[in-house]
Amino acid sequence: MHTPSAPILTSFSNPEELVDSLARFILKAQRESIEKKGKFTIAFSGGSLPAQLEGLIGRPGVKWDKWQVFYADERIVPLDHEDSNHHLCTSVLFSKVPIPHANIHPIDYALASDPEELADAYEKELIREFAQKDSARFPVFDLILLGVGPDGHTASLFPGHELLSEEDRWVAEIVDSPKPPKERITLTYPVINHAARVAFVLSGANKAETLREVLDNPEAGLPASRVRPISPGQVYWFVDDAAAEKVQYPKTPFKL
Ligand SMILES: O=C(O)[C@H](O)[C@@H](O)[C@H](O)[C@H](O)COP(=O)(O)O
Repeated sequence: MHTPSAPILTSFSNPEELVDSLARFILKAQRESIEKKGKFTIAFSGGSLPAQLEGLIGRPGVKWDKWQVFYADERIVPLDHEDSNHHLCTSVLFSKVPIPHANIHPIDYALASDPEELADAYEKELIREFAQKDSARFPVFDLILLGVGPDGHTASLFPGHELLSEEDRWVAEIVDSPKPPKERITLTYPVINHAARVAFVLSGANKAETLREVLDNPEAGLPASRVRPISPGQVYWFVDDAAAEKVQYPKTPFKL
């Protein structure tokens, strides 16, 4: 019952196909979630991911007023700073679609001088959204969208970092991130691994070795390999052929 399902890997030969398939996948997740609960809870990462979501812009059927958007990780910088994931998502996506401002949940930068307090405040924001009415210990996001760094990190969970063994907190601060900026917050594994769906999006030949290590050698325990949502949660990989070049892990054709 709680055994994680095997990741589903799909590789795309052209970038437009990846972007379009990802948008269709997100739309299907949105439909199923709204049917069940009347809303769609989603978490976004930064890096190259937000630009891959352009297939959502102008797409019929996206019910933006039902989305509740959080960040899988965020850099502790002002919300209009060029390093801010919120700023990035706003410029490439939210400013181009009719999502109500109140449905987007950025960090409270006023708490920046105390990263732990800022992380706790973000956790409270999640508690308010998920309301824990079923007394579940962790929130169940409908979808968490993640990228992977060359070192195998995902969200702000970095190789060898003590946060990899966090078991209680929903959101944690990191003040020594090897990828700048140093101060960030991140969703923890218990939250990521309780999601209904997690989708990694990866492109480019410079990620080929990382993908091989993450999927073909999960025993090595790179942070992205540890993303294994408990059943019935499912992890999906949307990658391009360049990123998939070295992986032996079986590929599945895209289907909804
Ligand atoms: O804010 C961040 O730094 C990210 O959320 C981070 O986890 C990112 O997703 C990876 O570093 C991959 O970044 P790229 O997609 O740019 O390679």
